Amino acid sequence: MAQHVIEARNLQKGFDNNPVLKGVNFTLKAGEVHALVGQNGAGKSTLVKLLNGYHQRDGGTVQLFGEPCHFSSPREAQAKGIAMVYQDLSLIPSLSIADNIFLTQSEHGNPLISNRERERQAAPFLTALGVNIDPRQKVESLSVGEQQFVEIAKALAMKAKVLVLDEPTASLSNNEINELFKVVNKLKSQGIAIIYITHYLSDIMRICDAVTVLRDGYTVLETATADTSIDVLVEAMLGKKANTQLTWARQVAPANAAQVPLLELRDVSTAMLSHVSLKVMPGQVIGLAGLLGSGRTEILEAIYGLTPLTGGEIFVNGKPVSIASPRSAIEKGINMVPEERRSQGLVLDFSVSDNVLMASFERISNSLFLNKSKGASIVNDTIKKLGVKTTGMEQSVRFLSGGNQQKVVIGKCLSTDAKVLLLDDPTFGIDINAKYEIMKIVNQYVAQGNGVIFVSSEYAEVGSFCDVIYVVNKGRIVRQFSEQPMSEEQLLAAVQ
Ligand SMILES: Nc1ncnc2c1ncn2[C@@H]1O[C@H](COP(=O)(O)OP(=O)(O)OP(=O)(O)O)[C@@H](O)[C@H]1O
Repeated sequence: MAQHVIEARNLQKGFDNNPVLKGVNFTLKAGEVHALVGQNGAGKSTLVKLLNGYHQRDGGTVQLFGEPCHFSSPREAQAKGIAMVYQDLSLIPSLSIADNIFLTQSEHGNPLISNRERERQAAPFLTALGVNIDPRQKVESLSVGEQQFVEIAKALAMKAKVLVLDEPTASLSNNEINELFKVVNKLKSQGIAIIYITHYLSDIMRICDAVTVLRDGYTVLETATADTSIDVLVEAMLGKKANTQLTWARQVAPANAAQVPLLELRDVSTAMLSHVSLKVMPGQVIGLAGLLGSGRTEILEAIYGLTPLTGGEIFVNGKPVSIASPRSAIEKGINMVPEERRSQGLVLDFSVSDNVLMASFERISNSLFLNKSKGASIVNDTIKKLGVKTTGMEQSVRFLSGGNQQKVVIGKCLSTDAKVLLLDDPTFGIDINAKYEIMKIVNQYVAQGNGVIFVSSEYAEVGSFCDVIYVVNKGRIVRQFSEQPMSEEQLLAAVQ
């Protein structure tokens, strides 16, 4: 039998007496791309953090190339060839690619080498990935996708035999995703094994050889991708048959010209935007479609008072308004779920409860006193409706899994009295079940006469879910569609 790269048996790990992994098995073979899936909070990150020495296991065994192993730090694991490519990239933007590739190695006492020599030595690692970037370039001039390639090259320079890619396609354009998949195939052909964490099940069918599904602390399915299907994976993740639709056709809300728009932009310009006009009518979900960097997020930021207008006007309920800050936007009934949820949407050291209630303080405060039971019922409702996996409403959000943090940000916005919600990629990093719940809640929200502007990098979502879609390109609105639904292919063609 071929020797396995990693063979983990009956792994256990808990935090503060709260078991997360109760009996997890995981086998990784050489040259294999192995997907790790499970609902938000299932323990995917915890498992890889046990394998790379970031956390210490409470029980179970791990063998690396047939040898029992126990790493007490990521550095130790790295020395044995296990490298993580994190979602939050760990490169130093002001340094060159070559400097970044060898950064951790010089810390290990390698003889100092000249810049030119370092650039010469870096080049083959980039070439091995088949990417055409100059090692002299500064990392800050690279796209997110290119930065990820530098992270991978850095791991190769450290002689990685196992790479962990955590949500690698998040924030990548379609072209970059294709490039990434080519790189993954190259790595595979060089015998490198890859652990691939993602919520995009169709990516798994496309790029992974095997899948392990975690649920309730256990491995519930280990299979070759060729022997399974998306439906089977979803059922294993949820423990039940579920609605696995990837589109959300809704009842179209016909625009009623007699109604006053909840929000209107007329000829709005900023440093990044040029003459943007759009309307949000009561009951409507407005979609913004465009390639990465097209200006979709900038439109939301201009509305939310994060960037000053250099021209044009914003109207709320038909009246011109000036929105100079998020606070002023919230006062006018506009709230936003930002794309960068950890840094912009949450106070990490505050509890789930404080984070959810932060934006609705006035609604639940009764003169000088906070109405505690009203607050608790809003928080409980949010936890239940969105399925936030937490030990309780007092748990600090820092210790929630990435997807559950996102749910708290969404819960916080939905619990306010906002009439218009700006949702910037709200379903990114969210498991398929929670996605469905979020779409349902947004539906209910607009059915009450509210409005939503929705940005998503998944064209199938925008195409099927929105009443009106504006296509954004280079900071301008270039097209508008009101026929519903639009297919992913139609929308993709429109944004090019
Ligand atoms: N340092 C910690 N302290 C306390 N609890 C933690 C800690 N790290 C993780 N947890 C808990 O362990 C559980 C699993 O989290 P983990 O991040 O491994 O999930 P995940 O499957 O990666 O989720 P996601 O898909 O949302 O990224 C969560 O309930 C989380 O709150």
